[in-house]
Amino acid sequence: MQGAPSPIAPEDDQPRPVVALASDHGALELRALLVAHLQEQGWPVLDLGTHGPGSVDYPDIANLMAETMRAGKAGRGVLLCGTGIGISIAINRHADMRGALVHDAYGARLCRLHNDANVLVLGGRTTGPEIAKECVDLFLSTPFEGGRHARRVAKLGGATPA
Ligand SMILES: O=C(CO)[C@H](O)[C@H](O)[C@H](O)COP(=O)(O)O
Repeated sequence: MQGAPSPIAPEDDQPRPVVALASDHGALELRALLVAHLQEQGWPVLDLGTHGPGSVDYPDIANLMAETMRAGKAGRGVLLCGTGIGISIAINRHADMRGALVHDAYGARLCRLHNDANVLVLGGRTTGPEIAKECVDLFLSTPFEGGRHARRVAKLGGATPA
C-alpha cells in the first residue's frame, strides 16, 4: 500500500508498535540513553546494537534496521550514527523506509505530520540528550496528517512496512 499512514497509535489506550533502535559506534551513549528512556515510558523496545565500542559501518546498521522493519519485528525505527548523515543516506536507499534526520522538536513533529517518516535519525555527536529525548517522544506520538501530504508521500514510492 503506497503512502499509507504508518501503524502508530499515539493514544495510550491503543497498542504501541515495537520501536527498534540501532546505531554505529558514533552514538552508543545516546542510543543507550534513548533505549532506557523509551523503556521507562512503556514502549516495547528492540535494541539492535551495535553492542560494543568497536568501529562498524553505518550502511550495515541501516540495512539491519530495514530488514527488521520489513520483517514486521518493529513498527518504528530510531537510527543513529555520529552525525546522522551517513545512516540517513543509507536507510533512504530502501524504498520502503522514510528516514528523517532531525535536529530539533520542530523537525521531529513535522517528519511525522507531513512525511509519515517511519525512521527517526539522530546524530550521537551532534544532538544532546534532552533534545534527542524530546525528538523521539514527538516522533512516536505525532500522527501522520494525510490529505495533501498523502499524495506527496505516495509519489516517493515504496510500500509502508506492516
Ligand atoms: O557520522 C557518521 C557517518 O555520517 C558515522 O558515525 C561515522 O562513524 C563517522 O563517519 C565517523 O567515523 P569514525 O570511524 O568514527 O571516525
